[in-house]
Amino acid sequence: MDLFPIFLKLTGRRCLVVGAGNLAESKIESLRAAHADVTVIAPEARPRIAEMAASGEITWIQREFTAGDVAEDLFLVVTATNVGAVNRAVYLEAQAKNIICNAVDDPPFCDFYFPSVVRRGDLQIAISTAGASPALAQRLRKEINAQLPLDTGDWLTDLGNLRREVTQMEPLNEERKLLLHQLAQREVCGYDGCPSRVLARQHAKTNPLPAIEEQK
Ligand SMILES: C[C@@]1(CC(=O)O)C2=NC(=C\c3[nH]c(c(CCC(=O)O)c3CC(=O)O)Cc3[nH]c(c(CC(=O)O)c3CCC(=O)O)/C=C3\N/C(=C\2)[C@@H](CCC(=O)O)[C@]3(C)CC(=O)O)/[C@H]1CCC(=O)O
Ligand SMILES: NC(=O)c1ccc[n+]([C@@H]2O[C@H](COP(=O)([O-])OP(=O)(O)OC[C@H]3O[C@@H](n4cnc5c(N)ncnc54)[C@H](O)[C@@H]3O)[C@@H](O)[C@H]2O)c1
Repeated sequence: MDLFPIFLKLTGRRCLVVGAGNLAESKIESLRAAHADVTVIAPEARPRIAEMAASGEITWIQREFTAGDVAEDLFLVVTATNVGAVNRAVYLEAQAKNIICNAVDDPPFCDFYFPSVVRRGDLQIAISTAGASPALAQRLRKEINAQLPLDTGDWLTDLGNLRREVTQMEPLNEERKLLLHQLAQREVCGYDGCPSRVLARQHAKTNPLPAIEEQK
């Protein structure tokens, strides 16, 4: 199956989760990690979900799903009840409104699948087997997780800052591209004398941005 891989910006987007059990909890956590505006509809909720609702982090409408609950202004829907017929009804309503929907563990009723994810700060490695073997996706996540240093996220933050410095100081040319590839292979550390920073600054001196006048 040819799936399209994508990283979505969900900040402030309205997302609906139907059901508030085990599986819904992990979906809500991942939607909240991306700062989505989450509403949950379910008669009963796991303690963590009830807690998030009590603190105002999400909205919980405590009742069963009813036709018409998939509002037009939703961006994305996840349905994770323990009743297949309900999940399918939610999916069909979302489909009729052109809103993408995932009925957990029910591939024909999914417009997208959840990947297995290894995360270090802004670095995310998402793994998909297109439903062929979620267990394999999980195993690969564990293997990659065990190999990827825990401080990779901090290193990436430094590297991102350094890249911003370089791109602000130097014009876009082959030399700059080479330098950025070189920096991506080295550890960047916080202190000013860090070899990667020294390299970037030396490079900037020999490849200055043209004066503002010249850029016009
Ligand atoms: C990646 C992950 C993300 C997540 O769920 O957030 C995820 N499933 C995970 C675990 C997992 N799920 C299942 C097992 C038991 C072992 C096994 O069956 O292999 C395990 C492992 C375990 O938990 O032990 C059972 C299962 N899953 C699906 C079916 C239905 C079917 O196959 O027909 C059944 C049978 C249900 C039944 O028998 O009743 C379907 C889907 N599961 C997906 C995602 C989508 C495809 C992802 C892909 O293939 O890349 C897809 C298509 C739709 C979706 O739900 O999005 C998460 C790993 C998180 C992590 O640990 O990193
Ligand atoms: N948990 C697992 O490991 C697992 C594995 C494979 C498949 N599944 C399947 O995934 C589904 C969800 O699993 P779970 O463990 O999260 O279930 P769960 O029993 O923990 O939670 C079900 C949730 O659905 C809500 N619900 C029930 N009817 C509803 C309705 N009409 N409208 C709105 N909400 C409703 C319940 O209040 C509850 O919050 C089930 O179909 C289950 O068989 C679960």
